[in-house]
Amino acid sequence: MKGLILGAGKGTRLRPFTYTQPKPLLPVANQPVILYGLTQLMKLGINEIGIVIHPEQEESFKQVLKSVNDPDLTVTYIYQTEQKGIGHAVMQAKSFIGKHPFVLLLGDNLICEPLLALRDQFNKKGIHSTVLVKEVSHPEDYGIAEIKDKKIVNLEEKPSRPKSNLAVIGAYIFTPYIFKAIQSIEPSARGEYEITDAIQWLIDHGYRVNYVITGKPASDVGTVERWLEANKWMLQMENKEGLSEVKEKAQDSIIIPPVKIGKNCEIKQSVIGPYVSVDSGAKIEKCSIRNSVVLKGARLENVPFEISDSIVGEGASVSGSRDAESHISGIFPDKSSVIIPDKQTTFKKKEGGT
Ligand SMILES: Cc1cn([C@H]2C[C@H](O)[C@@H](COP(=O)(O)OP(=O)(O)OP(=O)(O)O)O2)c(=O)[nH]c1=O
Repeated sequence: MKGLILGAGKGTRLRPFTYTQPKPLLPVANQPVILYGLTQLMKLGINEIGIVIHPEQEESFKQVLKSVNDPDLTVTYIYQTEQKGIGHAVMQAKSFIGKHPFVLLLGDNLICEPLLALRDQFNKKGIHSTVLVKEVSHPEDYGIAEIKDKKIVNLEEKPSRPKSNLAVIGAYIFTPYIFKAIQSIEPSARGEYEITDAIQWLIDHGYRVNYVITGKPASDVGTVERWLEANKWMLQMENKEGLSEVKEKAQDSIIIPPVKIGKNCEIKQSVIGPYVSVDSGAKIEKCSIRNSVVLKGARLENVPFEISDSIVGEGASVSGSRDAESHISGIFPDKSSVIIPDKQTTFKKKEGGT
């Protein structure tokens, strides 16, 4: 069995961060998302892995994948120059896959369900594809599976009237019949070759598709809200780094776990947590921050408000004078420089105004 990870999307909903980094390389709990998927595949014993990327992103991917030291692993980069959908991205890997069955992962997805459950279902007699589904609260945002008599009978991408709340999420196993399916479908109304349409084609043409329902956390990091949410539950789940170890990395500070602090960080006189990941080389001094992602080399100094629900980009600098009791949440782009004004400036009322 081979592995295929898709990483060639545009990531428009995560701009400006995706201007500098492809979405699968953004960190959750200080680790690039793609490495969680890669680890999942390697745990299944898969060591031939293809990654579909835009050619301009190859160096960034290689840089991140350098950290994976497994002599048995071979990674092949496959180009998708136009982002015409997940089905189209899979199609680019046809010659890499050859005659093998393969596990497909969406590179921006974090899935906690071990893929072993998926493979066991796939190994049942006569199965051509296995999908992972999960109950979601906003089915209209997902590809939704309709299930009857333990069989998937219908799949619909972002339905306006969902037939269930079971969303197909970013892990699948296919036989190469999926290429025949993709070649047979038309682009959707949004102009993309949808993987759900290709799976529907399999079902309609007598191929057998089964499924695994996961109750474990799973999400993509496609929006700031989902990125923060994924960071929160990954920190909660990992929470390996003992509190004392984290505290050692911070001087005169209060740490409210779960918190993760990377290498060479400077943390002084601050309140950090809960649910904060601080990536390597960042500096935080005289700040209070919770439920946020702080990327590499970011600096937060003397910020007058509590910072929450924020992403602080790589090398961004946020500072201010320490004189307020409110809070701030937001997006601080990579390398941006933001000075937060003090209380008087922010809340000054216009004299004599209405
Ligand atoms: C649409 C598309 C997605 N993908 C990958 C990228 C992601 O890891 C995964 C899910 O993609 P999406 O989140 O559906 O698309 P996107 O990454 O372009 O983001 P946005 O909608 O915000 O512009 O599939 C491709 O490799 N090629 C494609 O053509």
